[in-house]
Formats: sequence, structure tokens, C-alpha cells
Amino acid sequence: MLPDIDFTSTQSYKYLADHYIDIVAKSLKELFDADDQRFEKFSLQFEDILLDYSKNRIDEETLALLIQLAKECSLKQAIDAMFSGEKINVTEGRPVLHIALRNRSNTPIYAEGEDVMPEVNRVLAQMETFSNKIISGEWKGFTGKAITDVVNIGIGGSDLGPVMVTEALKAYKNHLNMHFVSNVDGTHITETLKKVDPETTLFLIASKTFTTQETMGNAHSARDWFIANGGADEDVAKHFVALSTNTEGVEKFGIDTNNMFEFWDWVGGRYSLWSAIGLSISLSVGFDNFTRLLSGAHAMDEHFKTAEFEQNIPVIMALMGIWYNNFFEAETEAILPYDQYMHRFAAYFQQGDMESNGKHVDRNGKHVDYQTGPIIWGEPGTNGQHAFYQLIHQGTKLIPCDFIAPAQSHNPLGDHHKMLLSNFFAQTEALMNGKTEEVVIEELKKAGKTDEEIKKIAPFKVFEGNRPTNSILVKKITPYTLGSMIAMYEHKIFVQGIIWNIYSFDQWGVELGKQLAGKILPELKNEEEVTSHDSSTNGLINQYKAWR
Ligand SMILES: O=P(O)(O)OC[C@H]1O[C@@H](O)[C@@H](O)[C@@H](O)[C@@H]1O
Repeated sequence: MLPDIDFTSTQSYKYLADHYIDIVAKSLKELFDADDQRFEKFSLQFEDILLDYSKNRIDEETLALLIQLAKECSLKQAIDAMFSGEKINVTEGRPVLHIALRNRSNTPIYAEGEDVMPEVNRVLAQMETFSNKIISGEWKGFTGKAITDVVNIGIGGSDLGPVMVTEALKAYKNHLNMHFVSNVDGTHITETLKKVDPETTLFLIASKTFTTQETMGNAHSARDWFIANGGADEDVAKHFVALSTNTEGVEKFGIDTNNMFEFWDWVGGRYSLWSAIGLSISLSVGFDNFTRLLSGAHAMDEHFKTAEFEQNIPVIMALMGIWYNNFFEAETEAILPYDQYMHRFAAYFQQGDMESNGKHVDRNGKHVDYQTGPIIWGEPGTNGQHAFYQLIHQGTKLIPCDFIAPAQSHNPLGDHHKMLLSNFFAQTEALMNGKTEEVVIEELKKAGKTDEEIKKIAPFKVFEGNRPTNSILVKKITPYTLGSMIAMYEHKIFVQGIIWNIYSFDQWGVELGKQLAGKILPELKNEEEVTSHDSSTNGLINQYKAWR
């Protein structure tokens, strides 16, 4: 059972509310000046990952109170409930066991009284055999040629994880060309099919439910294209496989269930890259690297499950987020990887975080009277610096940022990595310290400006600083460390959901739009004037009909 506690009525919350008044009056610079041990006190290392959270607007008391808050919210009990397979996804009546998919220790994990590990291992073995056959060229297409291109057709959790990881691990890639089609916009599949040859292309139809409109639409178009370009019905088995929990749906589509890679309803879509949904990852970087990804995540799972909260990286990251979200009223969080390969990392956690914690109803079904999940966004540094960092430095909004960077580059070209990392270090320093008016005036004086000129221009050049950041320095982005980092963010999201007393593993909020689209689609298939909606929707549909 998950605890049911209104965190705003805990003792620690009340203390934190008072304590906030003290902290908000202090600048980060002052906090650093007052304590030369901040880095030692507020940083944690887990294997090859260093989290420096000292540039946050906290002191020792803040941390102690936040940890007390986690305890008062029975976080430990909640962690144990997840790891032991309790049905913590209550509104869907399911356990939440993505941790079982990467349980490399292979100890039994029970869902509804049954150990899930034999099934997990069976599918992993199937993925290994299949990946090896495709990569080695042993698996032949309908004209006897080896596979050269893989097209993953999926959306949401059946797309974002595979895309993010295959991109992040590009340095480990083999010869297979990977393509990802998600959007129902015909452009996506059309442009992809232009690049591939039916004789040498493998389609992975990735859908947990095997009912998602976008994915089914794209999968049917891919099959039509395959048939129109020389493939026969009996050849479909050589070129189409399914990654799904829905055997019936897969059969109905016409994919041989021997070519189905199964997973289970205790795997949430946005937590599914560790399951059969990760087949594109295993194909792209090889099964051994896929298992390293799982191992890295497993190591983080163990850390999360066993480390004291003070030493627990996902817990600390979650608490920092709560501090800003619920006390400083920050609305967003930016994830800023200083690694080009990780360019989809923020997009991936937009779903991971916002679909999990974008909820306004608590676990009692009541409307919350506090803020829950933040808006997540971000782009790789240094691109972001030349685009939106202006607002982070000098705007009116407080935006806590996670800066992520590898110490070692996969492409150590000249001074590139030093230049990149000089920006990584400089940005968090600048955000923290800012630039005072005195310094600005001094600089302008040195540049020979008159007093009048200085007076005019100085205010625009001042940086308040005091902008909080986490720095996550990773030795190198490997399958293992990437796995650890993904699990780290997953557990951060879990902790926050527990404290906010919401259900993090359902996603009812995506249903209404789907339902309405289902009603509107038939209305678009005829020429009749539409009158069944409000005047705006009617007006738009009818103009569309007039223009098409
Ligand atoms: O994997 P399928 O079932 O196609 O779902 C794809 C996506 O659909 C969305 O509507 C959400 O429910 C996501 O959580 C999910 O990842």
C-alpha cells in the first residue's frame, strides 16, 4: 500500500515554510562565502556519476528538513511497495515493475504472486538471438539479402526511449541504419520509406497496447508499401516484428506471434525502454551493450533502494525539485546535457516526468491545493546558451537547471571537449554568482565609457545570479552510465509523486483528445457541413473542408 499523507500538513512542511523565509533572503554567493565545505557537504558520487547539488538555495537545515519531509511521507514504505510488486498503479490495478526488467541479480520479483523473472529472461534471450541474427546478416529478407535498415514504428513511450538511447549511444553503433517513425502525419512514414529498400528493411511495430491510432496507421502504411514494392503476404514475417503486450492485436495485424517480443502490463509505456520496446536499442548497439544499459540501471535501483536518504541521489534530486516547486513556486525545470549524443534526453523526460506527475488529483481523488509536476524542457548545451539562456540568466522566472556533462568525450577532437566543458562549468558559476553593478561599472570604466554612458547601460548588464543548478558530471556516457542516469531520473519522478500524494503511473490525461479525435475522424470523411460541435470547432472543421 502506498502511504496517503498530505505533505503540506506535515511538521517538516511547516518548518520548511518558515525556513524558506530565511533562505530566500540569502544569496547563493553568501551561502558559499559562509561555508567553504559546501561542495563536500552537498555532493554525492555514485560509481562514475558525480552529483554536485551545492549550487542550490539550501543549507544544512534545508536538507535536514527536506529529508524529514521524505520520511514523514513514508517514502521508504513506498519504495519497498514498488520493489516488492505491490499494485501501486492503483487506478489501473497494476504493479509497477520496470525495475524487474533490469534486475540483473535475477532474484525473484513477484507480480500477483508469480515470479516475473523467468518471463523477463525468456524475452531477453529472444531479443539476444534475434539481434544477433539481424546484426550478423544471418536473418535474410524476402529476396535473400541481409537486413540493412531498421524502422521502429511507435509513439510516446514506444518511441522516445528507443530514440533517445540509440542517439545517446551512437558511438557504440553497428552498421544497421536506424529510423524512427512516430507521427501520424503521413510525412513521417513517407520520408522514411524514401530512404529504405523493402528487400533489406525490418519494421519493428512497437506498441504496448497495439491499438494506438498513430502506430497502427503507420504500421498499415508500411505493410502496404512493402506489398506494393515486391513483398508477398508470406514475406511479411521476414520483415515485420511486434513489440507488445497484446498478442491478439498482433495476430490480428497479421504478424506471426513467433515474431512477437512480449512485455507485460506492469511495464508503463514511459518506463518501457528496458523491455522488448528496447529491441531497436539492442539492434543498434548490440545485445551486450543493451545488457550494460540494464546493468547500469540496476545498479542505480540498488542504490535507490538501499542508500540512506542523505546519500541517495534520486531522493536528493527529488527533494531539490520539491523545494523549488512548492516553496519557490518555480514552474519549470530545465535539463541541459552538454553532450550532443544526448540531444533527446530532455524530450525523453518530458514524457517521463510530465506524463507521470502532471496530475491535479491526489490519491484520495481530491483536487490538490498545491503544485505538482513541473514543466520539463531543455536542449543540449551549448546550443541552448545561444538561444534561451538569456531568460534563465536575466528573466523574471526562477528556472532550476540540471547541467549534465561527460568528463570524457567519444570524439576528442582538438580542444572541442575543453571548450564544451568550459561552458558547462562557466554557466553554473555565472548563474550562481551573477555580476554586480559595481563590477559592471568597473568594466565599463575600463572600456573608456563616460559616466553618463555607464549610468544608462549598466542596469542591462547586471546579472542578479542566485539561480540554482545541479551539476551532474559523468566520467563517460557509456551504456552503463546512461542506464544509471535514466534510472536516476525515473526514481526522482517516483519520489516526487509519493510526496505529492499522486499516482505517477497512470496517464488518463491523454485519453480525452484520443476519444474526441475518434469522433471527429468520420466527420472529416464526408463533405457535409459539421454542426455537432461548438462554433469554434465547427468553424475550423468546415474551413478545413472548404480548403482541402
Ligand atoms: O505503446 P502504446 O500502447 O502504442 O502507447 C504509446 C503512448 O500512448 C500514449 O497515449 C500514452 O498512453 C503513452 O504513455 C504511451 O507511451
